[in-house]
Amino acid sequence: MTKTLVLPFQPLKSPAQKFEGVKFIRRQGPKMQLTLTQPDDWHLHLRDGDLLKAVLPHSASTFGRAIVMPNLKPPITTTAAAVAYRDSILKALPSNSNFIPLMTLYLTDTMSPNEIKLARKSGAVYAVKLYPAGATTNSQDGVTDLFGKCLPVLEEMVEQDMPLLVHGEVTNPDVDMFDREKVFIETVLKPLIERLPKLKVVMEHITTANAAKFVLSCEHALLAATVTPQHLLLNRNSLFQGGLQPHNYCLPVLKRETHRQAIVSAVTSGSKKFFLGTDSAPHERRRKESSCGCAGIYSAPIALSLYAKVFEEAGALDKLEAFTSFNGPDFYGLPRNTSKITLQKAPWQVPKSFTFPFGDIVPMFAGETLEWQPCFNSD
Ligand SMILES: NC(=O)N[C@@H](CC(=O)O)C(=O)O
Ligand SMILES: [Zn+2]
Ligand SMILES: [Zn+2]
Repeated sequence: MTKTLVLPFQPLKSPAQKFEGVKFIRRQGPKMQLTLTQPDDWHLHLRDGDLLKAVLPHSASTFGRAIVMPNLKPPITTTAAAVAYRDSILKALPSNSNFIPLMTLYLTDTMSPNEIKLARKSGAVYAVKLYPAGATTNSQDGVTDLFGKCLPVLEEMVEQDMPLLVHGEVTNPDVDMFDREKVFIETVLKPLIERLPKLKVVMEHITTANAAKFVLSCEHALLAATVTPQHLLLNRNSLFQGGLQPHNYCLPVLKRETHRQAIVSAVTSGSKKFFLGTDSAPHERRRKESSCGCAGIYSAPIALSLYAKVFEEAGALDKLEAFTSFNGPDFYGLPRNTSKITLQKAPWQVPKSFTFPFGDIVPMFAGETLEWQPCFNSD
Protein backbone atom coordinates (compact mmCIF):
# COMPACT_ATOMS: atom_id res chain seq x y z
CA MET A 1 0.00 0.00 0.00
CA THR A 2 1.30 3.43 -0.85
CA LYS A 3 0.12 6.55 0.87
CA THR A 4 1.02 10.09 -0.08
CA LEU A 5 1.65 12.53 2.73
CA VAL A 6 -0.85 15.32 3.22
CA LEU A 7 1.86 17.93 3.66
CA PRO A 8 2.67 20.63 1.15
CA PHE A 9 6.19 19.41 0.52
CA GLN A 10 7.98 21.20 -2.28
CA PRO A 11 10.72 18.99 -3.69
CA LEU A 12 13.73 20.79 -5.10
CA LYS A 13 16.56 19.27 -7.17
CA SER A 14 18.70 16.81 -5.26
CA PRO A 15 22.21 15.57 -6.02
CA ALA A 16 22.97 11.85 -5.62
CA GLN A 17 24.66 11.12 -2.29
CA LYS A 18 26.71 8.27 -0.95
CA PHE A 19 26.32 6.52 2.39
CA GLU A 20 28.82 3.78 3.07
CA GLY A 21 27.97 1.01 5.50
CA VAL A 22 24.36 1.94 6.12
CA LYS A 23 22.30 -1.14 5.43
CA PHE A 24 18.88 0.32 4.98
CA ILE A 25 19.71 3.03 2.48
CA ARG A 26 19.17 2.18 -1.15
CA ARG A 27 19.47 4.23 -4.26
CA GLN A 28 16.29 4.84 -6.26
CA GLY A 29 17.16 6.63 -9.45
CA PRO A 30 19.30 9.60 -8.56
CA LYS A 31 17.82 9.96 -5.04
CA MET A 32 18.91 8.30 -1.80
CA GLN A 33 16.23 6.58 0.22
CA LEU A 34 16.11 5.62 3.83
CA THR A 35 13.49 3.04 4.80
CA LEU A 36 12.65 2.70 8.48
CA THR A 37 10.19 0.72 10.53
CA GLN A 38 7.35 3.16 11.11
CA PRO A 39 8.25 5.33 14.10
CA ASP A 40 6.10 6.26 17.09
CA ASP A 41 6.04 9.57 18.91
CA TRP A 42 6.43 8.99 22.65
CA HIS A 43 5.61 12.59 23.64
CA LEU A 44 2.99 14.53 21.72
CA HIS A 45 0.52 17.35 22.34
CA LEU A 46 -2.57 16.93 20.18
CA ARG A 47 -4.77 19.51 21.99
CA ASP A 48 -8.53 19.32 21.37
CA GLY A 49 -11.29 20.93 19.29
CA ASP A 50 -10.28 22.70 16.08
CA LEU A 51 -6.60 22.58 16.94
CA LEU A 52 -6.74 18.78 17.28
CA LYS A 53 -8.39 18.47 13.87
CA ALA A 54 -5.78 20.75 12.36
CA VAL A 55 -2.63 19.09 13.69
CA LEU A 56 -3.60 15.42 13.95
CA PRO A 57 -3.07 14.56 10.23
CA HIS A 58 0.54 15.73 10.50
CA SER A 59 1.35 13.21 13.23
CA ALA A 60 -0.86 10.46 11.81
CA SER A 61 0.85 10.56 8.42
CA THR A 62 4.26 9.78 9.91
CA PHE A 63 3.84 8.03 13.24
CA GLY A 64 2.13 4.72 14.02
CA ARG A 65 1.32 5.55 17.63
CA ALA A 66 1.80 8.45 19.99
CA ILE A 67 1.80 8.97 23.72
CA VAL A 68 -0.71 11.82 23.99
CA MET A 69 -0.08 14.40 26.67
CA PRO A 70 -2.92 15.15 29.09
CA ASN A 71 -2.34 18.89 29.70
CA LEU A 72 -5.62 20.07 28.25
CA LYS A 73 -7.86 22.66 29.85
CA PRO A 74 -9.20 21.08 32.04
CA PRO A 75 -6.49 18.41 32.33
CA ILE A 76 -7.15 14.70 31.75
CA THR A 77 -7.10 13.46 35.33
CA THR A 78 -9.40 10.45 35.10
CA THR A 79 -9.56 7.31 33.00
CA ALA A 80 -13.06 8.26 31.88
CA ALA A 81 -11.74 11.59 30.55
CA ALA A 82 -8.80 9.83 28.86
CA VAL A 83 -11.15 7.40 27.10
CA ALA A 84 -13.40 10.27 25.96
CA TYR A 85 -10.34 12.19 24.72
CA ARG A 86 -9.12 9.11 22.86
CA ASP A 87 -12.52 8.79 21.19
CA SER A 88 -12.40 12.40 20.00
CA ILE A 89 -8.91 11.81 18.57
CA LEU A 90 -10.06 8.68 16.75
CA LYS A 91 -13.04 10.60 15.38
CA ALA A 92 -10.80 13.38 14.10
CA LEU A 93 -8.47 11.00 12.24
CA PRO A 94 -8.33 10.94 8.44
CA SER A 95 -10.43 7.98 7.27
CA ASN A 96 -7.52 5.91 5.92
CA SER A 97 -5.37 6.29 9.04
CA ASN A 98 -4.24 3.49 11.37
CA PHE A 99 -2.77 5.91 13.93
CA ILE A 100 -3.19 4.74 17.54
CA PRO A 101 -3.33 7.30 20.36
CA LEU A 102 -1.88 5.99 23.63
CA MET A 103 -3.44 8.00 26.43
CA THR A 104 -1.96 9.39 29.64
CA LEU A 105 -3.31 10.70 32.94
CA TYR A 106 -2.31 14.04 34.47
CA LEU A 107 -1.09 13.40 38.00
CA THR A 108 -2.53 15.64 40.72
CA ASP A 109 -2.10 15.90 44.48
CA THR A 110 -5.54 14.37 44.92
CA MET A 111 -5.47 11.46 42.47
CA SER A 112 -6.49 8.19 44.12
CA PRO A 113 -4.56 4.92 43.67
CA ASN A 114 -7.81 3.39 42.42
CA GLU A 115 -7.58 5.63 39.35
CA ILE A 116 -4.40 3.76 38.39
CA LYS A 117 -6.24 0.45 38.64
CA LEU A 118 -9.00 1.84 36.41
CA ALA A 119 -6.41 3.21 34.00
CA ARG A 120 -4.71 -0.16 33.63
CA LYS A 121 -8.02 -1.98 33.27
CA SER A 122 -9.20 0.39 30.53
CA GLY A 123 -6.45 -0.68 28.13
CA ALA A 124 -6.45 2.92 26.87
CA VAL A 125 -4.02 4.53 29.32
CA TYR A 126 -0.30 3.81 28.99
CA ALA A 127 1.33 6.23 31.42
CA VAL A 128 0.85 8.91 34.05
CA LYS A 129 2.38 12.35 33.58
CA LEU A 130 3.99 14.40 36.34
CA TYR A 131 3.88 18.15 35.83
CA PRO A 132 5.37 19.96 38.80
CA ALA A 133 2.76 22.70 39.44
CA GLY A 134 3.67 25.80 37.45
CA ALA A 135 6.51 24.21 35.44
CA THR A 136 5.02 24.54 31.94
CA THR A 137 1.94 25.07 29.74
CA ASN A 138 -1.28 24.10 31.59
CA SER A 139 0.57 22.75 34.62
CA GLN A 140 -1.27 24.85 37.20
CA ASP A 141 -3.17 21.75 38.40
CA GLY A 142 0.03 19.72 38.64
CA VAL A 143 1.76 18.25 41.65
CA THR A 144 2.87 20.48 44.53
CA ASP A 145 4.49 17.80 46.69
CA LEU A 146 5.34 14.49 44.99
CA PHE A 147 6.55 12.57 48.02
CA GLY A 148 4.08 14.14 50.45
CA LYS A 149 0.97 13.74 48.31
CA CYS A 150 1.49 11.10 45.60
CA LEU A 151 3.33 8.12 47.14
CA PRO A 152 0.27 5.82 47.30
CA VAL A 153 -0.45 6.52 43.63
CA LEU A 154 3.19 5.91 42.68
CA GLU A 155 3.15 2.62 44.60
CA GLU A 156 0.04 1.54 42.74
CA MET A 157 1.80 2.45 39.48
CA VAL A 158 4.57 0.00 40.38
CA GLU A 159 1.89 -2.66 41.03
CA GLN A 160 0.24 -1.97 37.68
CA ASP A 161 3.52 -1.56 35.76
CA MET A 162 2.40 1.93 34.72
CA PRO A 163 5.25 4.27 33.70
CA LEU A 164 5.65 7.75 35.17
CA LEU A 165 6.53 10.41 32.62
CA VAL A 166 8.16 13.48 34.10
CA HIS A 167 8.46 17.08 33.07
CA GLY A 168 11.77 17.25 34.87
CA GLU A 169 12.09 20.79 36.15
CA VAL A 170 11.80 22.23 39.63
CA THR A 171 9.64 25.32 39.91
CA ASN A 172 11.32 27.08 42.82
CA PRO A 173 11.63 30.71 41.68
CA ASP A 174 15.05 30.89 43.37
CA VAL A 175 16.43 28.33 40.93
CA ASP A 176 17.74 29.80 37.69
CA MET A 177 15.63 28.89 34.64
CA PHE A 178 18.61 27.18 32.99
CA ASP A 179 19.35 25.03 36.08
CA ARG A 180 15.85 23.69 36.72
CA GLU A 181 16.41 20.33 35.06
CA LYS A 182 19.75 19.75 36.78
CA VAL A 183 18.23 20.53 40.17
CA PHE A 184 15.22 18.31 39.45
CA ILE A 185 17.53 15.33 38.85
CA GLU A 186 19.26 15.84 42.19
CA THR A 187 16.27 16.71 44.33
CA VAL A 188 13.40 14.72 42.80
CA LEU A 189 14.50 12.09 40.29
CA LYS A 190 17.31 10.48 42.28
CA PRO A 191 15.28 10.23 45.50
CA LEU A 192 12.29 8.92 43.51
CA ILE A 193 14.29 6.13 41.91
CA GLU A 194 15.86 5.21 45.25
CA ARG A 195 12.50 5.09 46.93
CA LEU A 196 10.68 3.22 44.15
CA PRO A 197 13.30 1.21 42.27
CA LYS A 198 10.62 -0.76 40.43
CA LEU A 199 8.87 2.29 38.99
CA LYS A 200 9.31 2.81 35.24
CA VAL A 201 10.28 6.45 34.67
CA VAL A 202 10.70 8.43 31.47
CA MET A 203 12.46 11.74 31.74
CA GLU A 204 10.69 13.66 29.02
CA HIS A 205 12.34 16.12 26.62
CA ILE A 206 15.82 16.14 28.16
CA THR A 207 17.82 19.31 27.59
CA THR A 208 21.08 19.05 29.51
CA ALA A 209 24.34 17.11 29.59
CA ASN A 210 23.41 16.34 33.21
CA ALA A 211 20.24 14.55 32.14
CA ALA A 212 21.92 12.73 29.24
CA LYS A 213 24.70 11.53 31.53
CA PHE A 214 22.34 10.58 34.32
CA VAL A 215 20.11 8.49 32.07
CA LEU A 216 23.08 6.88 30.27
CA SER A 217 24.94 5.93 33.40
CA CYS A 218 22.02 5.14 35.68
CA GLU A 219 21.97 1.48 36.55
CA HIS A 220 18.23 1.70 36.93
CA ALA A 221 17.15 -0.12 33.77
CA LEU A 222 13.65 1.26 34.20
CA LEU A 223 14.77 4.85 33.51
CA ALA A 224 14.63 6.18 29.95
CA ALA A 225 14.37 9.54 28.20
CA THR A 226 12.62 11.10 25.23
CA VAL A 227 14.44 13.66 23.12
CA THR A 228 12.95 16.40 20.94
CA PRO A 229 14.29 17.60 17.60
CA GLN A 230 14.79 21.12 18.94
CA HIS A 231 17.04 20.02 21.79
CA LEU A 232 19.14 18.04 19.29
CA LEU A 233 19.43 20.83 16.72
CA LEU A 234 19.21 24.17 18.50
CA ASN A 235 20.98 25.87 21.34
CA ARG A 236 19.89 28.92 23.30
CA ASN A 237 21.39 31.30 20.75
CA SER A 238 18.41 30.36 18.57
CA LEU A 239 16.17 32.24 20.99
CA PHE A 240 17.91 35.55 20.44
CA GLN A 241 19.63 35.58 17.04
CA GLY A 242 18.30 38.39 14.84
CA GLY A 243 15.84 39.46 17.56
CA LEU A 244 13.67 37.51 19.96
CA GLN A 245 12.47 34.26 18.33
CA PRO A 246 9.24 33.19 20.02
CA HIS A 247 8.82 30.13 17.79
CA ASN A 248 11.98 28.64 19.29
CA TYR A 249 10.67 29.06 22.82
CA CYS A 250 9.74 25.86 24.59
CA LEU A 251 10.12 24.37 28.03
CA PRO A 252 12.49 23.20 29.29
CA VAL A 253 14.16 26.14 27.56
CA LEU A 254 16.98 25.52 25.05
CA LYS A 255 20.39 25.27 26.69
CA ARG A 256 23.95 26.13 25.67
CA GLU A 257 25.78 24.33 22.85
CA THR A 258 27.75 21.95 25.11
CA HIS A 259 24.46 20.53 26.37
CA ARG A 260 23.14 20.05 22.85
CA GLN A 261 26.30 18.19 21.89
CA ALA A 262 26.08 15.93 24.93
CA ILE A 263 22.49 15.02 24.07
CA VAL A 264 23.42 14.25 20.45
CA SER A 265 26.27 12.00 21.66
CA ALA A 266 24.00 10.13 24.05
CA VAL A 267 21.24 9.62 21.52
CA THR A 268 23.56 8.50 18.72
CA SER A 269 25.60 6.24 21.03
CA GLY A 270 23.26 3.32 20.41
CA SER A 271 21.95 3.30 24.00
CA LYS A 272 18.46 1.83 24.17
CA LYS A 273 17.44 4.28 26.86
CA PHE A 274 16.68 7.14 24.48
CA PHE A 275 13.77 7.33 22.12
CA LEU A 276 11.84 9.69 19.91
CA GLY A 277 9.43 12.12 21.57
CA THR A 278 8.81 15.23 19.54
CA ASP A 279 7.04 17.26 22.23
CA SER A 280 5.33 18.84 19.24
CA ALA A 281 3.29 21.50 21.03
CA PRO A 282 1.16 23.66 18.72
CA HIS A 283 0.03 27.10 19.76
CA GLU A 284 -1.65 29.59 17.48
CA ARG A 285 0.73 32.16 16.07
CA ARG A 286 -0.93 35.00 17.99
CA ARG A 287 -0.32 33.17 21.26
CA LYS A 288 3.36 32.75 20.44
CA GLU A 289 3.93 36.23 19.05
CA SER A 290 2.56 37.90 22.15
CA SER A 291 3.78 40.04 25.05
CA CYS A 292 3.51 36.87 27.15
CA GLY A 293 4.20 34.15 24.62
CA CYS A 294 3.36 30.47 25.16
CA ALA A 295 6.03 27.81 25.45
CA GLY A 296 5.91 25.07 22.83
CA ILE A 297 7.40 24.31 19.40
CA TYR A 298 5.33 22.78 16.61
CA SER A 299 7.46 20.10 14.96
CA ALA A 300 5.11 17.25 13.99
CA PRO A 301 5.21 17.84 10.21
CA ILE A 302 9.00 17.90 10.02
CA ALA A 303 10.16 15.91 13.04
CA LEU A 304 11.27 12.75 11.27
CA SER A 305 13.30 14.75 8.73
CA LEU A 306 14.96 16.56 11.61
CA TYR A 307 15.91 13.39 13.49
CA ALA A 308 17.37 11.99 10.24
CA LYS A 309 19.40 15.20 9.88
CA VAL A 310 20.79 14.84 13.41
CA PHE A 311 21.82 11.22 12.94
CA GLU A 312 23.27 11.89 9.50
CA GLU A 313 25.34 14.81 10.75
CA ALA A 314 26.63 12.66 13.61
CA GLY A 315 27.59 9.88 11.15
CA ALA A 316 25.15 7.57 12.91
CA LEU A 317 22.36 6.91 10.42
CA ASP A 318 22.69 3.22 11.28
CA LYS A 319 21.41 4.04 14.79
CA LEU A 320 18.42 6.10 13.66
CA GLU A 321 15.88 3.29 13.38
CA ALA A 322 16.41 2.01 16.92
CA PHE A 323 15.84 5.53 18.24
CA THR A 324 12.77 6.24 16.12
CA SER A 325 11.12 2.84 16.06
CA PHE A 326 12.50 0.20 18.48
CA ASN A 327 13.62 1.65 21.82
CA GLY A 328 10.26 3.25 22.62
CA PRO A 329 8.01 0.21 22.13
CA ASP A 330 10.62 -2.02 23.79
CA PHE A 331 10.59 0.20 26.88
CA TYR A 332 6.79 0.34 27.02
CA GLY A 333 6.54 -3.42 26.43
CA LEU A 334 4.59 -2.92 23.20
CA PRO A 335 5.17 -4.60 19.84
CA ARG A 336 7.27 -2.77 17.30
CA ASN A 337 5.43 -1.50 14.24
CA THR A 338 5.59 -3.70 11.18
CA SER A 339 4.89 -1.14 8.46
CA LYS A 340 7.66 0.99 6.96
CA ILE A 341 8.18 4.61 6.13
CA THR A 342 10.59 5.91 3.54
CA LEU A 343 12.55 9.13 3.63
CA GLN A 344 13.99 10.42 0.41
CA LYS A 345 16.95 12.71 0.03
CA ALA A 346 15.01 15.37 -1.82
CA PRO A 347 15.33 18.85 -0.38
CA TRP A 348 12.03 20.51 0.42
CA GLN A 349 10.96 23.70 2.03
CA VAL A 350 9.19 23.80 5.37
CA PRO A 351 6.00 25.87 5.00
CA LYS A 352 6.21 29.34 6.55
CA SER A 353 2.98 28.55 8.35
CA PHE A 354 -0.05 26.27 8.28
CA THR A 355 -3.27 28.22 7.87
CA PHE A 356 -6.55 27.12 9.40
CA PRO A 357 -9.93 28.86 9.79
CA PHE A 358 -9.12 29.70 13.43
CA GLY A 359 -5.66 31.10 12.72
CA ASP A 360 -2.26 29.82 11.75
CA ILE A 361 0.50 27.77 13.26
CA VAL A 362 4.16 28.41 12.57
CA PRO A 363 6.24 25.22 12.51
CA MET A 364 9.80 24.81 13.65
CA PHE A 365 12.30 25.76 10.91
CA ALA A 366 9.55 27.66 9.05
CA GLY A 367 10.63 28.56 5.52
CA GLU A 368 13.92 26.66 5.77
CA THR A 369 15.08 23.86 3.51
CA LEU A 370 15.43 20.32 4.85
CA GLU A 371 17.20 17.44 3.16
CA TRP A 372 15.18 14.35 4.09
CA GLN A 373 11.59 14.16 2.97
CA PRO A 374 9.15 11.47 4.13
CA CYS A 375 7.53 10.17 0.98
CA PHE A 376 5.23 7.22 1.73
CA ASN A 377 4.30 4.43 4.08
CA SER A 378 4.33 0.86 2.88
CA ASP A 379 3.20 -2.35 4.54
N1 LIG B 1 7.15 21.93 25.79
C1 LIG B 1 6.51 23.06 25.85
O1 LIG B 1 7.15 24.11 25.78
N2 LIG B 1 5.18 23.14 25.97
C2 LIG B 1 4.26 22.06 26.15
C3 LIG B 1 4.25 21.54 27.55
C4 LIG B 1 5.46 20.71 27.93
O2 LIG B 1 5.73 19.67 27.32
O3 LIG B 1 6.19 21.07 28.87
C5 LIG B 1 2.85 22.53 25.76
O4 LIG B 1 1.87 21.87 26.11
O5 LIG B 1 2.73 23.55 25.07
ZN1 LIG C 1 7.05 19.26 29.48
ZN1 LIG D 1 5.35 18.30 26.12
